[in-house]
Amino acid sequence: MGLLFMSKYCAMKLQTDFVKLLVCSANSKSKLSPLRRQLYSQNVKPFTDIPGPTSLECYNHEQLDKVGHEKYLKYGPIVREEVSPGNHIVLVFDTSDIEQLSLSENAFPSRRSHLAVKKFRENRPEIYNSGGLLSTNGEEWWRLRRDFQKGFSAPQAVRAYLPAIDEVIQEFVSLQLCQPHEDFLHPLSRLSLQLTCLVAFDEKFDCFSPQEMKPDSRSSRLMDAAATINSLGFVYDNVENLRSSVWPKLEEASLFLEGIAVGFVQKKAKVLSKKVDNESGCVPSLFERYLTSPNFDCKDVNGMAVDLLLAGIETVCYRNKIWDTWVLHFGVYLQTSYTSSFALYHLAKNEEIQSKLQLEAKSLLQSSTQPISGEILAEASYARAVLKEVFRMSPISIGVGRLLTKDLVLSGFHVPKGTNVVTQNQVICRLEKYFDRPNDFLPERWLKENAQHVKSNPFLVLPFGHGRRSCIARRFAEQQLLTFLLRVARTHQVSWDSPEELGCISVPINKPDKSVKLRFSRL
Ligand code: HEM
Repeated sequence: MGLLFMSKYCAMKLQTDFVKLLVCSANSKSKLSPLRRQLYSQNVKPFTDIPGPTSLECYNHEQLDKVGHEKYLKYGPIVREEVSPGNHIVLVFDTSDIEQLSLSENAFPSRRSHLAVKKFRENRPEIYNSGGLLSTNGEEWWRLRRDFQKGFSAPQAVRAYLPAIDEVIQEFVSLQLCQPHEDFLHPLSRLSLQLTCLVAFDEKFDCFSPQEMKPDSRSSRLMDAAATINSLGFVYDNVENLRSSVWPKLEEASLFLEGIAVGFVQKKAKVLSKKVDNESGCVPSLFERYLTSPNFDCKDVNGMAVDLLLAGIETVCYRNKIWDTWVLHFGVYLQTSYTSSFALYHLAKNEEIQSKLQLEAKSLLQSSTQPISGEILAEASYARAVLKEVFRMSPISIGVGRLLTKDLVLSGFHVPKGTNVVTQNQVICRLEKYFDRPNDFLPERWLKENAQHVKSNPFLVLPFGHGRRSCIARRFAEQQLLTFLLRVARTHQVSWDSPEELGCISVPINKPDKSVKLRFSRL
């Protein structure tokens, strides 16, 4: 999570630097750099003048969208605040600022996150080369990202997994939707784990077998370990005085998860060492590709294996009350299960829209068992619009966090290099300024041929972040979510089985704020 803080000392120094900058600008106008020229000519206001709470206010940390909206109304489109003593952060609500932030990125966009993961790996140089994708910035991050993303992001590579993903989802729909579930997030989380293991490791983790459903099974313990690392890692990163007390539990959970991930890697390496050139003719798994890549060694692959297990697993039912510091995240532990939950909820609450999706599913899939192909997904324009509207109304992350790699002028204020800036997309996606009827679920607004379509600013809905550092698994996640929506809509009607609305809590990513009470009936 990009918790990118700035110290008081830094803020003071920057103010002094800013004054120096203006003085210098005034003295030698002809030699001004573009930024200085801009500061000088546009009368840019100093960093410390950015409005915001003067001291740490008592906020509801679990409602980042609501408190963000309140700050927007109170202070305007840019807010500077002290999130914990000495730590400052800048929130931006204006699309031109978000655009500028995106355009200003250099080759290595940076975030401050996953300090605990980094420390754990640094202590184990025999297993890892570095902190991995999540916690590393700079050239080392790009060395990993450049080659890892080939398997993850190339459209053909992603498409190759569609038959296997579709098969698992089809089985899930036919076996799980007819059973009563107290909270539908639980089976969705197991589905997420199953799909991650399948794609990444070729492992058929039968997450729904009676054996695996037991609390002490491998999959249950794996999910618990990921929950601990996600939640306590967040505390470790942000609440300094709790670091030593949470470390032992963090270390224990990290060792467990590492044992499984590294076990997968070793098993795969063993099989590969005996295998003659793709003799099975099957699509190689991601880890088959990584292990045979000349650009990685085994320790790089170990790191990626752990990262994927962490990112692919849901933090089931974990609600932590220990945040006593207001913190911001950029969101990495984002799982398709939250988005699936929100999507089903919105469909259940909007029957007309659900019927349209069912019609599309029926017209694309002649029978409920017809395999979903790439062509079918490409034609599923209504399902895509539904998904985009889900991301507008119920994104998993409040926005995108970046450590500025150069000075910027945002909303007329100087924001210096090194500042932690977090965009507030979730908040602005609900503003009338940007969308008609912002609180209504209207997929039609995304359909070009529809009368309700209005071209919107491309920096408003950014569920996977932006630029080089955006979600490495975006295509995988979208493919999985579309397949899931079509499969459910082809055979089932979903309804919401609670008098209450489903909202979100930020822990630190946005998850459903209550049990996901869904009921399914066969069409
Ligand atoms: C609905 C599903 C998902 C959403 C909305 C989502 C969203 C995001 C966002 C917003 C970021 C930060 C981007 C930025 O800073 O610009 C991110 C990063 C990341 N995501 Fe996802 N994600 C999803 C699913 C997944 C899955 C299933 C995996 C892995 C199996 C994954 C792995 C990662 C990784 C490893 C990063 C860090 C990339 C880097 O720093 O280079 N994500 N994701």
